[in-house]
Amino acid sequence: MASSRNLSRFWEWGRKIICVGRNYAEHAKELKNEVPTEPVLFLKSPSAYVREGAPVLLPYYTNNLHHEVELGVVIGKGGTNIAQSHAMDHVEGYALCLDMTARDIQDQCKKKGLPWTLAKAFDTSCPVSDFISKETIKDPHNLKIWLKVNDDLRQEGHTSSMIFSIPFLISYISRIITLEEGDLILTGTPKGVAAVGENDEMVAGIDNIITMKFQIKKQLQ
Ligand SMILES: CC(=O)CC(=O)C(=O)O
Ligand SMILES: [Mg+2]
Repeated sequence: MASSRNLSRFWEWGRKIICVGRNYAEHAKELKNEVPTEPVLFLKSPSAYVREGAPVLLPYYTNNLHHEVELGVVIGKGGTNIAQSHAMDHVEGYALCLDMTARDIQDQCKKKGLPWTLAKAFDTSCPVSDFISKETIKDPHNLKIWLKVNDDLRQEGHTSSMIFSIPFLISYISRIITLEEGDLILTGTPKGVAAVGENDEMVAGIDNIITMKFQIKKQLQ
């Protein structure tokens, strides 16, 4: 059945943001994490979405806010127990995304065995580009993604380096969490994550497809 809402504005649906961590070996190594043998999953709240023109907030409780540029996959058709062979039928399109991370808080949570919610799921922790149709990206595992801060290139990676492919992730996630129309999957970040401060400007892109720009502003208490 055709949907009455437009998925090209998926951020307005208020659906789940499911994030995959450590999906690039070089990034796992730079943070001294083991390269995973199974996907590492966590969630962001729908209030994490922020669009160009609005600021990315620096939470009052962190001294080390990191950028993580990632390819996002927009789910068009929901499902449970999706087979890898049918997984791409559930994809409506893509978006360039940032997984903003309060790294100092994440490190504290890891040490204490606590969940990463404060580090990963705060308001504006998921800046997203315009929707990119499935037709525009013929092969999501053949994209160069990058991020600059104040014109300085910080991250440059290739989606062919993902440890777990998009069909594998969709299948794996759907066996744990039912996927719904409008959900977004963040597929992990390549190496080069680093800190941003107040008024810094982040520009990110997928080569030959899209760019986006966000500025950091301090959260008012
Ligand atoms: C260690 C992390 O923060 C994992 C993560 O989000 C990633 O993209 O990798
Ligand atoms: Mg990430």
